[in-house]
Amino acid sequence: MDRCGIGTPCVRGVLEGHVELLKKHFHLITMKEFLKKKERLSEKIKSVLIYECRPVIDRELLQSLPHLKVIANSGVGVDHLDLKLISSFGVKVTNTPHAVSDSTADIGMALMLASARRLVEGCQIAVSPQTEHFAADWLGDEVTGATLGIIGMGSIGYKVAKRAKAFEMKILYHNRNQRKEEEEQAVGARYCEKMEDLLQQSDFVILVVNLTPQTHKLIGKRELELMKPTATLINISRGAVVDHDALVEALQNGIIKAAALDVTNPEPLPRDHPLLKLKNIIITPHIGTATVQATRMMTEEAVANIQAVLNGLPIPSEVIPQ
Ligand SMILES: O=CC(=O)O
Repeated sequence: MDRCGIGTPCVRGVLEGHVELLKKHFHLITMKEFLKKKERLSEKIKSVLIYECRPVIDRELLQSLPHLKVIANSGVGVDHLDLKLISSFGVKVTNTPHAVSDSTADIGMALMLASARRLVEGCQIAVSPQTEHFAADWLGDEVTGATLGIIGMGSIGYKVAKRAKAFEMKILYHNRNQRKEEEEQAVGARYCEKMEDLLQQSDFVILVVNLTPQTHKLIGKRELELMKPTATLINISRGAVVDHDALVEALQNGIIKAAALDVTNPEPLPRDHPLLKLKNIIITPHIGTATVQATRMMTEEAVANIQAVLNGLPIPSEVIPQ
């Protein structure tokens, strides 16, 4: 077993049991320790493991770690990392796509169902002092038979599609580059070459794309206006994929019916943000991967990635800069 220095820039996201797991494989140095004894520890660190608290990996940090070989991101999205800069230091980046797909797809379904069946309002009514209420005043919608449009049929998108199939939904999907014929057939999904077609036909639109310069504000005023006034937008990707000003306007003016977001830009939203004042929205605090199982698997997947890099073996999940 390779013993190496591992800096965890932020130990806040590391769960108790995971520290033990990491210590089995590595000599573990937390960011706090690193910052205290930078001079002495710099030479030792070969890998950095990032938990989800979005630390800054900048030129200064990279320059201070001359033996760094790998930055292992615990999670799939790497939009917080400057891949080109890191790669210019000869350092590899890895992520954990397998660990996160089920839990993130579950959150997508949970948000869709909660929004369709007005679950949050229902909970508030159930615990309110007013005990008399009429279901007829807050009818929801069934997802059975409704059309779900998936933007981004990667591994999480496909897991969403499998779940939607079990809910007897019609499934459309759009990918910018790659049609996924095998997945299409497995879940009975229809490919929309143009995202516009998907937006016009879907009752629920779910965003499952990576955040890149191409997907920044992918959903803005024009796209929201293409959606049905009865449709719901669900975002489990990154907040910046949606233009928040346009979304506020669309929700206020009935351009779309509702939104359900696990991600916002920024996170958390300032407490006076107009999205927080709307009734036709559900927001959760980026909990797509927040399960006991997913976090454990993320640590295991990250450990496997680090060991592969340090031992010169094929890397299970390397992120290549585009
Ligand atoms: O947001 C979660 C992830 O990137 O895995």
